[in-house]
Amino acid sequence: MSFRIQPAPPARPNRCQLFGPGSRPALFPKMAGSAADVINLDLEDSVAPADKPAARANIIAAIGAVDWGTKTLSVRINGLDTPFWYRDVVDLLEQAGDRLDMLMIPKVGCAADVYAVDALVTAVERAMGRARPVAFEVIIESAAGISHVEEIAAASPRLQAMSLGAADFAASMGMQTTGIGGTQENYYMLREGVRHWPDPWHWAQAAIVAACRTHGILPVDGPFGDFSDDEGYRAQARRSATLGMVGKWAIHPKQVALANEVFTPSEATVAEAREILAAMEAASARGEGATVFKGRLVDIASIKQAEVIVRQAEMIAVS
Ligand SMILES: CC(=O)SCCNC(=O)CCNC(=O)[C@H](O)C(C)(C)COP(=O)(O)OP(=O)(O)OC[C@H]1O[C@@H](n2cnc3c(N)ncnc32)[C@H](O)[C@@H]1OP(=O)(O)O
Ligand SMILES: O=CC(=O)O
Ligand SMILES: [Mg+2]
Repeated sequence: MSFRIQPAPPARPNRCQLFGPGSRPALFPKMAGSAADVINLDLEDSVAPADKPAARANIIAAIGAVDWGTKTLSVRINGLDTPFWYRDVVDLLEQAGDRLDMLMIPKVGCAADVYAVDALVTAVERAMGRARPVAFEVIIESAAGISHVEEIAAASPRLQAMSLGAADFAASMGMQTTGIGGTQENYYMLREGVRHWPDPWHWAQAAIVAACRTHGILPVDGPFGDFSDDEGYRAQARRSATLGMVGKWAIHPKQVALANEVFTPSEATVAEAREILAAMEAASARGEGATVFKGRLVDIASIKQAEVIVRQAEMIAVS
């Protein structure tokens, strides 16, 4: 228990973050025309080292030239362990204009990584007289990142979102898989000869959600590599949503509709949440803190649970 009020996360939809390599500018207008809430133009791992300068130039040109509508526009810079990241930051902030909403910092391992980028961004913004501070999002995708997840979530007032990057995370943890997210064949429990496949990403997701909720940041599930497997994507996304994540990446346009479907509360879910609020209002008028709704207990905590769903639906409806 704490006397501190849990801060609210940014009130913007983040159901789907659609990625595209900065080296494929022909994709940018298609990304802008998609139904994703967030666009991530990539300078990092989908761009070959030799293509980094050209990708940077493509992205800088497209930020002003493409009509991104009301989408949140983010650029994934290179990691702090590369020679590319400072040039990404300086060129983007000096040349890209105010339409750029966010920088995504990959492979964050500790709060000081975020501090370092913040210091550079702050200096360039001051020099340029940028009116609107650029926001940050980070990827937790290493053993160090998950070990320091809470201090990372508290690292900067610019921080709005945090994603789990299953591919690099698996590599950093030494996990015996080449799959990006989803069920892992060898991660099973055996009971009376029958296999059951638990979720190997669950613990990291839960740690991210807790860190994010403590500090008012949006927790997001990262990539699902097998874009031919819609049901696998849905299953992973539903688990993430149930754990408290607000959205998931799309690494192919066909995943956008799946993410939007899962992370938009259904009409039935919203209707039931409103019924619970009404039942609790009636209970409160009777001077009761707890009552029975459809044969089960609801109490004052149920109001908060129902409000999560109603707020989410209302925020999506006005976006
Ligand atoms: C582990 C990580 O770090 S994940 C994040 C970094 N990775 C990325 O950013 C990868 C993003 N995705 C991609 O680069 C591509 O989608 C790939 C390489 C997976 C597949 O590309 P393609 O072979 O061109 O896909 P495909 O032929 O199925 O494309 C179908 C249509 O969608 C378009 N398309 C493909 N990818 C994207 C995208 N990311 N955004 C928007 N449109 C896209 C294609 O141009 C094509 O359009 P068309 O029908 O008008 O011709
Ligand atoms: O960057 C994302 C990942 O899964 O790695
Ligand atoms: Mg990665």
